[in-house]
Amino acid sequence: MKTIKTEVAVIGGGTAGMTAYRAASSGGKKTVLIEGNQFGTTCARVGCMPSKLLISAADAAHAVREAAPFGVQAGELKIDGRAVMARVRSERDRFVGFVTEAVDDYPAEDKLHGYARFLSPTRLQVDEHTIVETERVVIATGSSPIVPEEWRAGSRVITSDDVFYWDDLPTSIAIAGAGVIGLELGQALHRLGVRVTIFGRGGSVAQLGDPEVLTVARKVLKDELDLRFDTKVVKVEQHGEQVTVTSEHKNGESRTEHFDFLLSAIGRKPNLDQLGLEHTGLVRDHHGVPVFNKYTMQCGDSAIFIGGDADDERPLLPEAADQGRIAGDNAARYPDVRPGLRRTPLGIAFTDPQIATAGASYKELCESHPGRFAVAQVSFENQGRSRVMLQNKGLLRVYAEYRSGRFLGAEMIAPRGEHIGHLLAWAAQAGLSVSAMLDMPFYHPVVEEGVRTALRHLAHELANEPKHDDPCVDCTPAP
Ligand SMILES: Cc1cc2nc3c(=O)[nH]c(=O)nc-3n(C[C@H](O)[C@H](O)[C@H](O)COP(=O)(O)OP(=O)(O)OC[C@H]3O[C@@H](n4cnc5c(N)ncnc54)[C@H](O)[C@@H]3O)c2cc1C
Ligand SMILES: NC(=O)c1ccc[n+]([C@@H]2O[C@H](COP(=O)([O-])OP(=O)(O)OC[C@H]3O[C@@H](n4cnc5c(N)ncnc54)[C@H](O)[C@@H]3O)[C@@H](O)[C@H]2O)c1
Repeated sequence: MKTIKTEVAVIGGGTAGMTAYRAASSGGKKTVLIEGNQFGTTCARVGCMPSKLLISAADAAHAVREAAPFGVQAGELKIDGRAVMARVRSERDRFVGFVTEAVDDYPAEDKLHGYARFLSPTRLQVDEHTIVETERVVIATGSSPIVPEEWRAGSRVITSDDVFYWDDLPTSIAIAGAGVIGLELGQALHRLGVRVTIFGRGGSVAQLGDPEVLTVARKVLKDELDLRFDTKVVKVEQHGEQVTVTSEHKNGESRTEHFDFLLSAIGRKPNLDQLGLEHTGLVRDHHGVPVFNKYTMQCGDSAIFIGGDADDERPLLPEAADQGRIAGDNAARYPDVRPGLRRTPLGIAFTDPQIATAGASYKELCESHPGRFAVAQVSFENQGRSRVMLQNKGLLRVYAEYRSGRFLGAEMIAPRGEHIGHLLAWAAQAGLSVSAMLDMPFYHPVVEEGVRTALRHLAHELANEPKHDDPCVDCTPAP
């Protein structure tokens, strides 16, 4: 076994690990980046990019199918599954290539291949070949899809990782989980002609928490998809080239159906199990994640930092990049750690209509501002531009604080939700009041006019604050 010495060791060479490596190196510290698998990142290889490539193919098919009401006859729709997957894989490989080129530029002595685990807070073992003695560590090990043990019935039970290595589209697929992955992939595959059934254990839809938006989202998605809420997958068996899925609705009704695949999309868990965290002395939460400061990414007051999906705070690409940068920067500065820039939360599910959340969520506000925030909404059913495009489905709900009039957040299922989400997240981060937002320009005819309608209603609601006897601890202090 070889022993090497370094000042900072970064475990995991994905997005968070790469930004941590660059920040720690720029901070003047000798840094080693340890990767157990391939470089290229989850986002580029089996995450954000290939999923959006598949969705873009589905959008093209959908546009052809939906052309007739505009007076456009597109002829018989043919989907060449092999061509769809060939483009997904080749464009994906291009994105992965950009990442690996960046890693190729890192000095060879800064990279170590193998799985790292802690022997002590400052000693790591990498596979069976190297001991790394280090002053500081960044944990950036990412996350993995969850597949319950009882579903592991053979090669026909898959995760999102497998989808992006297909050569052709299957005929049918069952998807467990109506989260972001289940809905993005489920709708895309449905639009590409695959028979898709999505099982939602309860009634949740992607990252939504606002009950009104949830109701509309459930209806809009159910109108298009075979999406079964309150239905659990209770038995999974592989028979030859097919998987047999038995599901049970909460009313007790049970069904057994056959599919080419069952995709487990019931969430992801941080890759921490095999890391030897028990040798670090770190305090961990009930999910086993080290307790960390979300502004410094420091675990307790130790020289160990964490970032990206590994910390399970906001498992999204822009957050992994930010958290990795802060973790690497502070690993270099340790013990003089400083808070880094954490941005206003923004989440976008690339369904159609898109599902977006910006700023504080409805559930968070019910906790932090009970009775202290006003709510208003707009439906996109009769919104001018949305109707012009025949995309007039969805609901936007906006939240603002009584007294200060500060805009707090929004949840939506909406046409062009990715853009509305950005606009509203920027307003929340800038601390704009609703009246300041209404002073901004709105063009015509645009979906943002729907946002203006919601904000006008919100301004009206703000003027009708209910009476309170007790002070609001988390509200903006009066000027
Ligand atoms: C299907 C899908 C679609 C997605 N779409 C989006 C999207 O549209 N927008 C968005 O913002 N986010 C999206 N995400 C989420 C996003 O991809 C992740 O949040 C992000 O990639 C996490 O980056 P990371 O650096 O934490 O992890 P990763 O990129 O997974 O890096 C972790 C690395 O650590 C390595 N590793 C693990 N354990 C060890 C060890 N012990 N020793 C050494 N190396 C180790 C792994 O091999 C891996 O390379 C999507 C995710 C999925 C799965
Ligand atoms: N557009 C994006 O930004 C994007 C896209 C894909 C993935 N991601 C990231 O990847 C993460 C993981 O995605 P995901 O969709 O796997 O997880 P998720 O947490 O978004 O959704 C999982 C869903 O599965 C349900 N579930 C849990 N156990 C179940 C069971 N036994 N049977 C049926 N349903 C069950 C949960 O209630 C939840 O609704 C997301 O949280 C997100 O951070 C982001």
